[in-house]
Amino acid sequence: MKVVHVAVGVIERDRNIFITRRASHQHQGGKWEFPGGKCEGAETVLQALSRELHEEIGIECHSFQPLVVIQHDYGDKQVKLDTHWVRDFAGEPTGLEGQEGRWVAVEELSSYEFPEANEEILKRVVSDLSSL
Ligand SMILES: Nc1nc2c([nH]c(=O)n2[C@@H]2O[C@H](COP(=O)(O)OP(=O)(O)OP(=O)(O)O)[C@@H](O)[C@H]2O)c(=O)[nH]1
Ligand SMILES: [Mg+2]
Repeated sequence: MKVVHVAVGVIERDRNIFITRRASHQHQGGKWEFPGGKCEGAETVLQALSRELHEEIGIECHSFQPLVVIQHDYGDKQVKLDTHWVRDFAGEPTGLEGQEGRWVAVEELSSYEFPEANEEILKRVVSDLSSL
């Protein structure tokens, strides 16, 4: 099966993370996620991430820091989540495609349901932020 390369942004401000909810008709629908999407054509991961965050939540990113790369097999779909911290951006994140979005304190993230592949990302987010 082809691996879908996905650019994912963990948007952080003062130990709060901006998350959005996947529409019910989408893969892993109804679950919360970090904004992002598939890399298209010859795009680099960071080009895809800038584009997706602009399209989905209306922010302009100035820089990124690598967080973690996760490869996961959902059975019906294989994904590679290339995850970056997004801390340096302009604009206020808002769900522009009708999706619900909210800022969540890092301590509260575990009470939200995310896709299975996110488990490892969530661990890294919590541990990186607790060492700050
Ligand atoms: N953006 C995002 N995608 C994730 C996360 N976790 C995770 O497993 N994925 C998976 O990564 C894939 C790509 O997401 P996407 O937002 O580009 O794609 P999509 O399924 O909405 O497709 P579409 O753009 O064709 O409607 C989906 O299969 C999604 O389930 C996450 O935290 N953020
Ligand atoms: Mg998306």
